[in-house]
Amino acid sequence: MDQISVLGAGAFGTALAISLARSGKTVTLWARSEDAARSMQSARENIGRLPGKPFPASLSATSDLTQACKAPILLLAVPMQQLADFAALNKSLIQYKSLVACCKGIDLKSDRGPLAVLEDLMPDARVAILSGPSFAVDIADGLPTALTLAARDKDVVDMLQSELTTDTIRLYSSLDPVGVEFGGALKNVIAIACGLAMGAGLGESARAALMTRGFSEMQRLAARVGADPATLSGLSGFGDLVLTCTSDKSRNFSHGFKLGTGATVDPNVTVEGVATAKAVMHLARTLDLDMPITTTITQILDGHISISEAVELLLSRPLKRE
Ligand SMILES: NC(=O)C1=CN([C@@H]2O[C@H](COP(=O)(O)OP(=O)(O)OC[C@H]3O[C@@H](n4cnc5c(N)ncnc54)[C@H](OP(=O)(O)O)[C@@H]3O)[C@@H](O)[C@H]2O)C=CC1
Ligand SMILES: O=C(CO)COP(=O)(O)O
Repeated sequence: MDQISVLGAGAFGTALAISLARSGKTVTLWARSEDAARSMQSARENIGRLPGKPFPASLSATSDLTQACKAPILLLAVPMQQLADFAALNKSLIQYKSLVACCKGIDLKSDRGPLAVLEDLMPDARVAILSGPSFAVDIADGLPTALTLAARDKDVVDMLQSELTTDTIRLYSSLDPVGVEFGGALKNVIAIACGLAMGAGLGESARAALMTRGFSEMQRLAARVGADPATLSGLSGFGDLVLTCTSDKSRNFSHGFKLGTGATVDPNVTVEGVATAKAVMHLARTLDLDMPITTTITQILDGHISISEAVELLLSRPLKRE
């Protein structure tokens, strides 16, 4: 299968399309905006979302979804909170294809991860999730990256692993999509927490504490929704947590950092952790789970408490075993 389409022409979708095309696939990148698709076709780059990363010859951009959906493998790279509506609206075009969700987050309306959202809508579709530590610019630059590709079905994951591995993206397979989708979603909330801490000058020791205790929250929640906690120690979990919590290339980290310094944030930037933190709070309440870091971050994001009040709250919790 040499044809792949990427639906959603943001930074990540564009980077994946470039890497796949560079590795010999014929790739179609679909943008919802006709102007954006036309501009990409003529400039041979995505000036709006991933500037300076040239398109290989076998990559074409279009705003014609019917044409894009002719490929047997479709990568869905729209932001998490758009995924359910996008898939529902275009179900007839995508339901018999191999679908790979490439977004990271929990849907606010259903409290479900990307793979579960697709499965709920299309129970018979072949669905998988791609997640792990990878900045779009690194992928587009051809720097080496390792990601996890997960599906419930072994044949589906084996086929997609071989089709989507590129010269520079090494894919590990997993049969625990719930662990993979929750690992990718939850790390963004902890990255906002780390950004807040660094922006507010709380120091690197505080960041390490947030990463470690945040990881513990991630594992607890993932286990309760049916994931194997060991999956969270992999690329889509620990791996992505390390990347996102320690790099100012991360939009989630930078969002927290800006709030920590008191700067204003750009509402047009995709910061998946903000909505995901709210969805995690619904889940934590439903499952009666203690998630102190996520709770505190949600209260800060909602403007209910200040960062110094958050520090006081976290430090004054009853002492416990690690
Ligand atoms: N950037 C990165 O380094 C990485 C991102 N990801 C994940 O990939 C997902 C997408 O992020 P990213 O590409 O960075 O986001 P961007 O902010 O770069 O782009 C979002 C894209 O989604 C499009 N879009 C938004 N809503 C819809 C919709 N309803 N239908 C169709 N297209 C839509 C936007 O179109 P328009 O331009 O018309 O607004 C835009 O092209 C996120 O879940 C993110 O966590 C994962 C790994 C790395
Ligand atoms: O998921 C990512 C890296 O793996 C990208 O992180 P941001 O969305 O925070 O930029």
